[in-house]
Amino acid sequence: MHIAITGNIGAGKTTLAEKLADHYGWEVYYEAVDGNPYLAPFYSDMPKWSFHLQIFFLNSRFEQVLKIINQQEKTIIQDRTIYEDAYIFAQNLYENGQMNETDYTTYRGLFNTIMKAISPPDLMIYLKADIDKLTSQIKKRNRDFEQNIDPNYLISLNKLYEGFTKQYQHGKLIEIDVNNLDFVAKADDFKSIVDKIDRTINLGTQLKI
Ligand SMILES: Nc1ncnc2c1ncn2[C@@H]1O[C@H](COP(=O)(O)OP(=O)(O)OP(=O)(O)O)[C@@H](O)[C@H]1O
Repeated sequence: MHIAITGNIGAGKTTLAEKLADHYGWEVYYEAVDGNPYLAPFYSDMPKWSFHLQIFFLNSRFEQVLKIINQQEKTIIQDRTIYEDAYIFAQNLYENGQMNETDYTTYRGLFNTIMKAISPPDLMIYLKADIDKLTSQIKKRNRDFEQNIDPNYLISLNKLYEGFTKQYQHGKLIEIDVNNLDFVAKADDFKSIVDKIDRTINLGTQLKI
């Protein structure tokens, strides 16, 4: 089975993916951050590196989905989806003039071809968070290249996330408002998420206790 966590930068996807993997005995597929040669340069100069970074992420996410398709016996939880690369990040760069028309058209052509070869996740878990929450979590994890993220970048991404999740029709989607949740420190908050997932995919019998 393919589960995916979706949400803006700093929403808490990686942490939740790890907690859910531990709880259910799932395997996590992480985003390509360490060893990504374009991410730090991208944050310093988006117009220059946007196309390179999008191609890098698209390839890495495509590779993950192919692996997931070929390992049907396992349940894999993926930290961010290929849809977000195209419909949120690349689209935002194009709309804000940080990716030119030619590069965007090439990128979307490749994305559309990839779409023909893959299937959507069985369940998508959307972590919805306000800008204050995102900013405080980005500060807390203290990655050098993320410290100067413009709040307007997060605002534009959040708007696209709202539109994308409202229109999403490829499969099941759970929305979790994480603004007032602390699923790390509060067991009840984590349990409320697990209960939602169990109800949605009816996994009760597969729980690792
Ligand atoms: N397609 C993309 N275009 C631009 N930046 C991207 C893209 N995909 C991922 N990123 C960036 O790569 C980094 C990934 O970091 P990480 O895997 O920790 O996830 P995150 O988005 O910060 O989420 P979380 O805190 O919810 O785990 C972030 O700075 C993220 O915005």
